[in-house]
Amino acid sequence: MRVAYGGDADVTEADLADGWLALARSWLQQAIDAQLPEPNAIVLGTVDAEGRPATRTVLCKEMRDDGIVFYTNHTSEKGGHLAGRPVASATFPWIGIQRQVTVRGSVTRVSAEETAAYWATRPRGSQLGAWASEQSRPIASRADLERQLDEVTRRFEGGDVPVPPHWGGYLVAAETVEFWQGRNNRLHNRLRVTPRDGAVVRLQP
Ligand SMILES: Cc1cc2nc3c(=O)[nH]c(=O)nc-3n(C[C@H](O)[C@H](O)[C@H](O)COP(=O)(O)O)c2cc1C
Ligand SMILES: Cc1ncc(COP(=O)(O)O)c(CN)c1O
Repeated sequence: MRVAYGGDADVTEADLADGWLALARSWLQQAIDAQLPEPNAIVLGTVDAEGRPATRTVLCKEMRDDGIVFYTNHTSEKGGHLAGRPVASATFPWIGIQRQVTVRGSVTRVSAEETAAYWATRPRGSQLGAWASEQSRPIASRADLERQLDEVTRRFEGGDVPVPPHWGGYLVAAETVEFWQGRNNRLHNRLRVTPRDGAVVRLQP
C-alpha cells in the first residue's frame, strides 16, 4: 500500500488568520462532507500513574475556543488516568481527506450543567447503557451485561433517566493544536498553533 498525498491546496499560515478553531471546524466540515465514518471521532491518549500511555477512540461533542469536549465514564480506565494525570492528546484521524488535527493540553471536567444539557440530547437507550455498564471493569458474560441493562431499564421505567454520578464531560484544553495535511513525497504540511499567544510554527514533516 502506497498512497500519494496532495491534490488540494496547501494549508498555509494564512488559513490560521482567524485562529485554530475556525480552521479545525472547517476541516471537520470537510470530513463530514467527504462522508468519512464518525468524523468527530478522536483517538484520545492518556497516561497512567507510571507514565505508560493508553489510547482509545471517543467522540468529540464540542469544539470551542478553549478546547474540545468528550463524554465518558469517570470511573473507567481513562477516567482513572485523568484523575491522576489530567493531561491528554486527542487526534482527529481524517485519513480519508489526508488530514489530521491533534489537540494537546490539560484536562478538566465540564460543569454538571453542561453534562446535564448534553445528557438530555442522548437517546434513552444510550442513557440506560451508561447506567448499565461499569465501563472498563471485567464482566463474566454478555448475558450478565444484558441483565444489568434489564435491571436499570426497570429501575427507570416511567420516568426520565438521570445523569449517572459516574458520567460526564471532559475538556481537553487547546494548549497546542497541530494541523497536518498530507503532501507528495511525504513532504507534508504541519502547522502547530499555540492559542495562548497565537504563535504558529511550521514543523518539518
Ligand atoms: C467510534 C468510537 C466512538 C467511541 N466513543 C466513545 C465515547 O464518546 N465515550 C466513551 O466513553 N467511549 C467511547 N468509545 C469506546 C472507547 O473507545 C473505549 O472502549 C471506552 O471508553 C473504554 O475506554 P477505557 O477503558 O480506556 O476508559 C468509542 C469507541 C469507538 C470505536
Ligand atoms: C461507551 C460509549 N460511551 C459514549 C459514547 C458517545 O455516545 P453518544 O453519542 O450517545 O453520546 C459512545 C459512542 N460510541 C460509546 O461507545
